[in-house]
Amino acid sequence: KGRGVVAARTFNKNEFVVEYAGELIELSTAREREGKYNHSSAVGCYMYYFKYKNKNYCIDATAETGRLGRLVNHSRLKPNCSTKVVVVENVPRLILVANKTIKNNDEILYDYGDRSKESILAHPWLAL
Ligand SMILES: C[S@@+](CC[C@H](N)C(=O)[O-])C[C@H]1O[C@@H](n2cnc3c(N)ncnc32)[C@H](O)[C@@H]1O
Repeated sequence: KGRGVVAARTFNKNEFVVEYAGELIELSTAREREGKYNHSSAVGCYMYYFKYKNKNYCIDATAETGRLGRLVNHSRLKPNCSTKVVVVENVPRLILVANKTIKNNDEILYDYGDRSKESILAHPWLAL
């Protein structure tokens, strides 16, 4: 999995955990960048796609910024966080919220939500 993020304290259900911080871009820009990034399993993917007010957006967190949200790994079967869109000064932002009690030292995990056959073939861990 490479790097990951571990809780340094307990989080209660529904508590804010971390922001998936990065650059907010439109879908067309995201598609262009995806082509350029050529994701290898060594580099990994830091693009998160979501919909807000019927429009598709992407947060591109590829840049090594030191923000922790971009380092949170995926779990489809046992996630302890869910994604939530919050709006700050009219700009949609993505946060991770605890979907159960998270104990100190638990790894923070959320479901990347990618169910496409092609993605799962290329990255079998998306099914786990
Ligand atoms: C958003 S980054 C997460 C941080 C990443 N582990 C790192 O070291 O920078 C997403 C990448 O982490 C890896 N990853 C995330 N969840 C994983 C999992 N459950 N099993 C294996 N690799 C995983 C994949 O390489 C994926 O493209």
